[in-house]
Amino acid sequence: MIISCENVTKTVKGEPILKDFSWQVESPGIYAVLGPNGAGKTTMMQILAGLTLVDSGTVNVHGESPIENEQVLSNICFIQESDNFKPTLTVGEVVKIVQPFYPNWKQDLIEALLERFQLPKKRKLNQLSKGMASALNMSIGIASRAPLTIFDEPYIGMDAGARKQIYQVLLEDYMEHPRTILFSTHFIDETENLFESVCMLKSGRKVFEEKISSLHERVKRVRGEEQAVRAYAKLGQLLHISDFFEETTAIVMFSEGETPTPSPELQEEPVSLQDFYIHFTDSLKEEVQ
Ligand SMILES: Nc1ncnc2c1ncn2[C@@H]1O[C@H](COP(=O)(O)OP(=O)(O)OP(=O)(O)O)[C@@H](O)[C@H]1O
Repeated sequence: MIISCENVTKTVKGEPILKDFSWQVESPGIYAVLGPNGAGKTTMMQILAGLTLVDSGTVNVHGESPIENEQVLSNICFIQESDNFKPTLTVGEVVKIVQPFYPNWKQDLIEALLERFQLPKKRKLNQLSKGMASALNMSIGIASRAPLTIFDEPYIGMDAGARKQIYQVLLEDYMEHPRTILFSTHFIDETENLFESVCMLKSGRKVFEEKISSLHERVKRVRGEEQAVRAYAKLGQLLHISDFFEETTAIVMFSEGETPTPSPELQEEPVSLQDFYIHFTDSLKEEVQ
């Protein structure tokens, strides 16, 4: 088991941050960690990286607790947007400092990424733009080739072109060297193609987890005449319905293996992860407190 969280609770200053959170990751893959602001994503990933303790429940990474466990921690790379190093260090110095921590570190790759993202080794961190600092952090995360790599919204300040490039590099490197990557993001649309699975949190609870392929099988968007759309929606869980002139569109979720084929008068359209995320979390508004 790569990650095993069982009934984890975490309270900070009297506020419950994680509530009975359980999540098992058995196989390598790129996992989206999604949830509204304050859902507990960062806290959960910090716990996995051994940076913070839980109040109750168990957390194992590669079979052991990550807390003060050098063996486990050498297999984890945690990349956050925050400033991790003294601002007067140079890019080259930072690279030298981090590399001994990661047994699978790939020096050729970091050299190529520094060049690709125009990060001169002699440049000090306090002379990098926000986007350049993020590109450096992400490059370190990719070059670490850590068996568990965690990216917590790592692209702050990167422009759309640079983000696209870094996603591409991440995916290419992952395809050649599969490992477990957790990627927390609010840019769901542009990252959807990276993900094999998704874990969603809301108000400190895990509210959904699924492989993307099976999500596409059991969540359908149909468009057509209102009665036909509503009849189809009755067969599953209606996540969203809207009218536009004479047409009605609905997003409906079915149980695994029970997705009915829409009748011929209905048009079926793909549902993006972002659309699903928005309407699913919305549908939980009253349920999850
Ligand atoms: N050190 C702290 N002191 C007090 N409250 C905290 C602390 N760290 C986190 N929290 C609270 O815990 C909750 C979860 O925060 P967390 O950063 O884990 O959420 P998140 O899902 O990563 O959010 P975002 O998408 O905005 O980054 C929030 O309500 C936050 O205010």
